[in-house]
Amino acid sequence: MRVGLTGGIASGKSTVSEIFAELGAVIIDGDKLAREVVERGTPGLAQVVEAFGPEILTPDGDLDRPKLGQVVFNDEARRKVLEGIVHPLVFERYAALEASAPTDGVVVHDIPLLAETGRADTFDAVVVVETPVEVQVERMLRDRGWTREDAESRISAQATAEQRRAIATHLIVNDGSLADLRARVEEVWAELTATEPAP
Ligand SMILES: CC(C)(COP(=O)(O)OP(=O)(O)OC[C@H]1O[C@@H](n2cnc3c(N)ncnc32)[C@H](O)[C@@H]1O)[C@@H](O)C(=O)NCCC(=O)NCCS
Ligand SMILES: Nc1ncnc2c1ncn2[C@@H]1O[C@H](COP(=O)(O)OP(=O)(O)OP(=O)(O)O)[C@@H](O)[C@H]1O
Repeated sequence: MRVGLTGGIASGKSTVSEIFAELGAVIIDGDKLAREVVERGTPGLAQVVEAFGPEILTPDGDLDRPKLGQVVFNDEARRKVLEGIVHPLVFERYAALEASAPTDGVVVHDIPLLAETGRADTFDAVVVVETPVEVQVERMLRDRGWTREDAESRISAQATAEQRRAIATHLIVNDGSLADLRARVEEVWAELTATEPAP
């Protein structure tokens, strides 16, 4: 079974993924793939440098992610250019990983931009994690050291809660404690893995 997992930035996707993994799912992490395809020495990084200039590199030759983030989350046209480079490379990696994933059991694809990229209907189920925007912002200020402006510009580059709900087969509202979240993830897991009733 292929499950798409999505939600806004800092909504709790990685936490939900970890719980699904404990319950027995195989996880494919979209953000991790998006980082791997632009690591130092990759053709992906060469394309990003061609589009954004060598000033987008650190002195060590790595992608300067905070700097590129400042550019693309304040300029939609440039964000589209970056996505045009990174997303096809990520989809290639997904396909390769999926080809080697087990054919039985549950594979959870953690895809931050699933609602934005329009691929939701390729999954057997879509789990959406939803958290109040103010909680997302507070987490970004706390965990990433960003300004409120940085946090809000990242959120405004993303789908709205309504757009995500429209693709959800299972909704996880993450507005309580971690124990509440775990209980809800376990409920969703039970629904995902329930055996079909006999015809
Ligand atoms: C601009 C970059 C270098 C900034 O890196 P940074 O380390 O600050 O962020 P990171 O990659 O860890 O992403 C954190 C979160 O930001 C959000 N985000 C990232 N890219 C995008 C985007 N293009 N549109 C909207 N939100 C995004 C997602 O919620 C993601 O989980 C990076 O986000 C990037 O390469 N983005 C383009 C690739 C992409 O779309 N990735 C999303 C998953 S496929
Ligand atoms: N219900 C909760 N109660 C308290 N803290 C929570 C809860 N859910 C998530 N968190 C915390 O919020 C932070 C963000 O969660 P997590 O990393 O799972 O989100 P994410 O959607 O994967 O984030 P990102 O988009 O940055 O990858 C983490 O520190 C996590 O421990």
